[in-house]
Amino acid sequence: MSIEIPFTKMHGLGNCYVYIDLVSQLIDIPSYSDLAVKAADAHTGIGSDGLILIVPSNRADIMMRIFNKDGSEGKNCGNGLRCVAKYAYEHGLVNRKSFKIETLSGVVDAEVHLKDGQVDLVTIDMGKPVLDRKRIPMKGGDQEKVIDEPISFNDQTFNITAVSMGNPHGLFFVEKIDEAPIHELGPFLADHHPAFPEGLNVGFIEKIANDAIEYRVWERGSGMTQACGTGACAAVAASVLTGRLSMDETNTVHLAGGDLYIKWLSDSQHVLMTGGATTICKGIFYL
Ligand SMILES: N[C@H](CCC[C@H](N)C(=O)O)C(=O)O
Repeated sequence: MSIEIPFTKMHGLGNCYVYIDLVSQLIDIPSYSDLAVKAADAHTGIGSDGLILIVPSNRADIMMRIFNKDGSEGKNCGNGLRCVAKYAYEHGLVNRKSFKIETLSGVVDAEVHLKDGQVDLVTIDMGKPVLDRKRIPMKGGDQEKVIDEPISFNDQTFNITAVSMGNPHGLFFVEKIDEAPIHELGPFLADHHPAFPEGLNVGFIEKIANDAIEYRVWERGSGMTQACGTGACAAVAASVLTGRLSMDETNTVHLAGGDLYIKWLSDSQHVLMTGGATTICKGIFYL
């Protein structure tokens, strides 16, 4: 007997997930990890970068749990948070335009911006970037922070800057984003590299203006995606740390799927992310 699971498919700049509302409905799902793998399959499932659950929270208005395409659970998801905020407001899970969402890496503040009564853009206060090597986590090396640190791959040396937004990101600066070695370094570092015991989201950055970068990503657990919200925040932090962008500026991050607007505040050290969230479809998944 299959289990009927109502779902909503949503995307943030093309980074799409299957969303299941477990606040409004109780569904006994044997394994969230298995469901993520099944639902993400483009041929036998719905097709997505993974699964996001909206669940009750006793620390915030609601909680977001995110599972990658391979079934691994992530600790944060920027594009997911914007879509969860849109869903929660439009489905009456919250009754205010500003509210709090719990994630496995902490509680964030969300604010929805309306256009014609619908949620158009969403701003998330993503909190403080973590730069301490041990909390990325990254093994090896003796400097507290990982900034432009050489890492070897196939007799070549690349300089990595590591930032956690509650989930681990390794950033590489390139001259031309279209020539970034994403299909080489991505799989090499993302899921099983000994220096990164919790894996790594691998991002590439090309500076295009004093307030704008191009950014592409190979995600831990999902591979190439159209966009990565936590990655875009990490990319701005890495760009500020290496003198390419400035704090307190609204920086535009151009991703394959669209643009995010990201500001790293010097007073609170928090990173604010603003961008779109889109509902694609609703349906019933038979597990
Ligand atoms: N693959 C990530 C989770 C999804 C992050 C991304 N889709 C975003 O929008 O931040 C991880 O395992 O840390």
